[in-house]
Amino acid sequence: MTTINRVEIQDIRFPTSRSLDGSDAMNAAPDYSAAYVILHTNDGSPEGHGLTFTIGRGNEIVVTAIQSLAPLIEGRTLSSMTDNMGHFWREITGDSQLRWIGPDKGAIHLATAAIVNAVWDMWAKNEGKPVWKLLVDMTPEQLVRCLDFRFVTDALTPEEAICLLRRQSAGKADREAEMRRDGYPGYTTSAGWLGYSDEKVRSLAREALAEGWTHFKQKIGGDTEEDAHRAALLREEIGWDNVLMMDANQVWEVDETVTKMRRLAEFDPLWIEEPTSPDDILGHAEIRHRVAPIGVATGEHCHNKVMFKQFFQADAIDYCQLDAARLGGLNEVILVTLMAAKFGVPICPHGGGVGLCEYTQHISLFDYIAVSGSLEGRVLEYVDHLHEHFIDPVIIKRGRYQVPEAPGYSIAMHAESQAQHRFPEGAAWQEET
Ligand SMILES: C[C@H](O)[C@@H](O)[C@@H](O)[C@H](O)C(=O)O
Ligand SMILES: [Mg+2]
Repeated sequence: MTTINRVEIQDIRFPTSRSLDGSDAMNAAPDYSAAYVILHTNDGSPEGHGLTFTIGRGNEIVVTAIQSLAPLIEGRTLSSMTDNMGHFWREITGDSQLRWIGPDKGAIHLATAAIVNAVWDMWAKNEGKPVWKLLVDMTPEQLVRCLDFRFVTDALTPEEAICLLRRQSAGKADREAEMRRDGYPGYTTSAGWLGYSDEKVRSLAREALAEGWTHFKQKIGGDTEEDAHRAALLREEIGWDNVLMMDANQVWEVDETVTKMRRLAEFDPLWIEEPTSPDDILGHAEIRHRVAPIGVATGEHCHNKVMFKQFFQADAIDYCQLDAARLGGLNEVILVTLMAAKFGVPICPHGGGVGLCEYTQHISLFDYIAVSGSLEGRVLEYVDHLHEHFIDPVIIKRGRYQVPEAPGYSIAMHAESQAQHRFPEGAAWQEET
């Protein structure tokens, strides 16, 4: 029986702050980082890999949190977790002492995501399928068994989830074939980081346009006239038929958002992302009401299913940007995806980090094929950084994600990349001193 006999944990960091890749109004100089987990097995069957994303300092705290969770899975058989994944998720988030330092938020929940996603990776590899395919091949009952509905049954019951999934059963094969043929539509954030010069933004936008991208996101939230200048420049490059999104990364007050978005409305943004505190559900609802028809998007800092439930119940968002590793791994992501479908909110998962695009392609494919059956309002974020470190990196053609076919969750990094970026001893960090 396949058993996890060792949990290996690494602190991996990439010095992206040197080029200001990933920079925004709140996070001025991130070093894209991963608390990285490898679940080793006793019998030569595939390892499970998982990571959670941070932006540098503090990654060591998440590593320590994973160390604290590791005894909950060390020595366990794979089937003891996958036979009832919903129960397993309750166990890993429900340790009676560890729970106090969450629950379901902060470093302990980020750590949960790394472990839970590693279990999914291992399960999918053992089944010989990519994670999205493992999910779409499940019956509605099997899928619902992977979920823990605690605290959300006022918004979605297991029975309703089964009905939602059954509704899409008939068209699954066609949508799967369509995705294999056409890929899943994406948008790029790579031209719009706040720390880039005008020239760099222009040339990256031009390149992205030539590659076939039609949706572009820019960072805003500094000086508003600067934001307007950058937006004008991007509109000059991409024209008015392509789509522009704006991301303020939490820097504004509620009223301030309204004033600033009225100023920036002339650039016709599809959405304003993270305008204010990620925890301010009613604030987002207020903003949404006052900045329409500009949409409101958030989710990369929304840490659990209860918060998403309330965002949906309060009609506070137009786009759900769930994060594959901010939520407690795939089980919670699936539950949020189902709630989003019930409330009619499209999911546009968050990709701005290391490995996040590798994860989210599986989620959006699953959403389209098995849950929502719709591409309306849905675009999957892409950032053009660090993919070369992954064994099965995302493949993009003409602005569309190509369907991943390799077994697993696409998140395993090359051993060489791990070694070079291990913090602080890896070669990538030696130039610092
Ligand atoms: C610090 C990060 O790069 C963020 O700026 C990034 O995740 C961003 O919010 C995004 O939407 O991709
Ligand atoms: Mg963002």
